[in-house]
Amino acid sequence: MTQSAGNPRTLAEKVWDDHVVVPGETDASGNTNPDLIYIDLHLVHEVTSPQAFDGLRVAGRELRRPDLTIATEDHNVPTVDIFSPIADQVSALQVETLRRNCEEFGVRLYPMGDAEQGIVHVVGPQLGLTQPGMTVVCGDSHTSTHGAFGALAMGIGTSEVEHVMATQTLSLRPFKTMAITVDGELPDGVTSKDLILAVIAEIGTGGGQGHVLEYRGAAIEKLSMEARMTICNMSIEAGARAGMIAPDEITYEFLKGRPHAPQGADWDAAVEYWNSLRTDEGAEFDREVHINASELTPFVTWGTNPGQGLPLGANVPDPADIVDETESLAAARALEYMDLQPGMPLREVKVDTVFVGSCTNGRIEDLRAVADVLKGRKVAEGMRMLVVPGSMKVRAQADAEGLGEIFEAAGAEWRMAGCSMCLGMNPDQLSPGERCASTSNRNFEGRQGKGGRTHLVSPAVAAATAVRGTLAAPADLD
Ligand SMILES: CC(C)[C@H](C(=O)O)[C@@H](O)C(=O)O
Ligand code: SF4
Repeated sequence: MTQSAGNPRTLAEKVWDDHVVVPGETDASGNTNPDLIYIDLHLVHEVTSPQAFDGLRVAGRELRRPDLTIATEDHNVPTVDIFSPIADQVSALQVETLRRNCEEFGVRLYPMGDAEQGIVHVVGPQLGLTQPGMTVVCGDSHTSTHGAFGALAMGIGTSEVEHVMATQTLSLRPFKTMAITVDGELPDGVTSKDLILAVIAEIGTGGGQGHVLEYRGAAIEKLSMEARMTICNMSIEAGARAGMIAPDEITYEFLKGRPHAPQGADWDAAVEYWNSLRTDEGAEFDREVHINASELTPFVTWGTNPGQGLPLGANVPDPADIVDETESLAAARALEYMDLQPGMPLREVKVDTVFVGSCTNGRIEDLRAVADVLKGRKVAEGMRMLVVPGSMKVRAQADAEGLGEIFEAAGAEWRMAGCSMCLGMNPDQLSPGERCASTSNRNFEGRQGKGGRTHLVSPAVAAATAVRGTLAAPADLD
């Protein structure tokens, strides 16, 4: 990936080049060692940090840059009764351990009950910590979310977490680059969630492997930061190392005035640098994909990986019609787990639970989209609907806008911030056989609770589904 400055470079290459501390040397047999890359921001949560802190302790090391490290509690936290002790022993220990470690190593932590607490990928951007041109890491795959700001943001493993804690650097091999150009305009009622589900269905869950994806084109340039984050968030579900979008006025508008955003002359200098973070004319990507946004419709998944998705207007596919044998077998297995019959219209699939939330779609704009649909309506008889803000700040803003009242009046549960039903690490879980329309990012077997069945959808589709009781878009409601 490393190209000398002067040659046309992609956005990812520019950010990479600006962070090389020691370039990887090529040895006598032609093997190139990884580059040593500087890390600007390290985000931490309770699940993947305990062993890393232990490692530091055992080695007698301190945290190299506590000021560039920030922690929040998200995966194991309950979203009701947050001021009572956590009932689940494993979760309680996990959260308690994070608190002790942050205290010992001097890491800023946003614990449950704090006004800034929330899902790590919602908190970083909200505080203005995530900025264009940065390298951002976290022991969490959905770190790709931060790429929406033109940052190179990657999920890392626990041993790498320890390495970053100790040195503020990472040894990395350059990635390949892929451009996903989205031309045209998203039709009304079609959102960035539908777009990214369509992209993953197109390139497959392994399609992005080894690549940094750069989303560009007219449809991307129009999107809000929330919508861009949804797209970059799910890059990982296409197997990519990261997703990125070049920063522009929309990015600066979002960042300006946030607690950690540069101010005054520093802001002007930052914007000048950020403006250089665009892929140069003539820069080459290893792969290019083109999507026409105007042709998209609301998208839902029918299977057990995020690539098994179709337009809402389609029917459940017949594995017999899938030519690729591995894919056909995977589809048959998925349909069995999901308890779906080939040929059945997706709009007729009956849903028990609707989950709105997660680092994919738990931001203010997502909640506004849900409230737009729920206003003056009720969720279907017997339907359970959870609306979980991505952070306490999002919750406060939603309440200030009257959205919380709309959710509750419709019969939904309006919760505190956390990962919640995105994954079964806290009390918000599906029961075996329960079927959920979820705004999260993974529909793996058991992801939301053992035996639970997940359909990935946009916030608008989630809300319409809650009202109608079957998979639906707002346009399907009276
Ligand atoms: C628990 C964590 C390591 C995991 C991840 O890396 O993504 C989680 O956030 C997820 O979404 O599955
Ligand atoms: S909300 Fe879901 S995807 Fe995001 S960090 Fe939490 S568990 Fe992972």
